[in-house]
Amino acid sequence: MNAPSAPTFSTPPSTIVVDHPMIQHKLTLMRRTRTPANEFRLLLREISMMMAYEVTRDMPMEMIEIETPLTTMQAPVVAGKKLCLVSVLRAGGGILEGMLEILPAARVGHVGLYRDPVSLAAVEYYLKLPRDISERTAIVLDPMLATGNSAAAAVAEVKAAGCQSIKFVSLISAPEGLATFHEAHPDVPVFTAAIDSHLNDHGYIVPGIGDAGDRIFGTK
Ligand SMILES: O=P(O)(O)OC[C@H]1O[C@H](OP(=O)(O)OP(=O)(O)O)[C@H](O)[C@@H]1O
Ligand SMILES: O=c1cc[nH]c(=O)[nH]1
Ligand SMILES: [Mg+2]
Repeated sequence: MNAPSAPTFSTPPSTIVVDHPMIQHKLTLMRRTRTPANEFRLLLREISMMMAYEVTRDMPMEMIEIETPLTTMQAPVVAGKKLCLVSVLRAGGGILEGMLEILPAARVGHVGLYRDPVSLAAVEYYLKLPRDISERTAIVLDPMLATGNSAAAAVAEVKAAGCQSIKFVSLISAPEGLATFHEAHPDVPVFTAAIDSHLNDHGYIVPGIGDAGDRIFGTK
């Protein structure tokens, strides 16, 4: 008898799909064309708060002694490297808001990138990162990972600043973009709420959400 064939996984090993029911429900509401900008922003903020839990799940802990009203005890607190959230302008700002609710002490950096509409290459127009980013874990934020060019360029800037501990958070990713990103940065895990079907001829994620920046800021 033939040995049972090994299961095939379409999700690359360093991609973590955050499939919590509340995230998936809210993402469905975001995808709808009829969802207006104010609801879209609120949903993105709520999803980002939940993704903040997932992306920080492996933070190292240490025990400290504290006093409760009744006794002293050993209690856990977060230890280790501090965080830097890096927002990819413009649309990363939508995730940043929710992440800062959960991680208020994090430092914040910005990378300004736009996609050239013809070549789909990422073009940089702004960069401001905290000076001590090399001593921090960076969480790079952009709701859309389409061709992966913007994500790869943003992470390259964070690495160039000396940071060696990096994670990437997106809302929706395309399989093509994940492959490109993981090839460029095999050491950087991607946390995403969905891996969609494919990119269309204009580099948009299908079924996707449309243009995230335009939907967050109501610019179309
Ligand atoms: O994976 P890619 O093919 O690079 O596409 C993804 C990028 O496209 C969008 O930004 P856009 O360039 O539209 O800029 P915006 O956020 O200012 O709208 C999105 O927010 C990502 O940054
Ligand atoms: O589907 C896509 C692709 C790139 N940028 C977006 O905002 N949406
Ligand atoms: Mg955009």
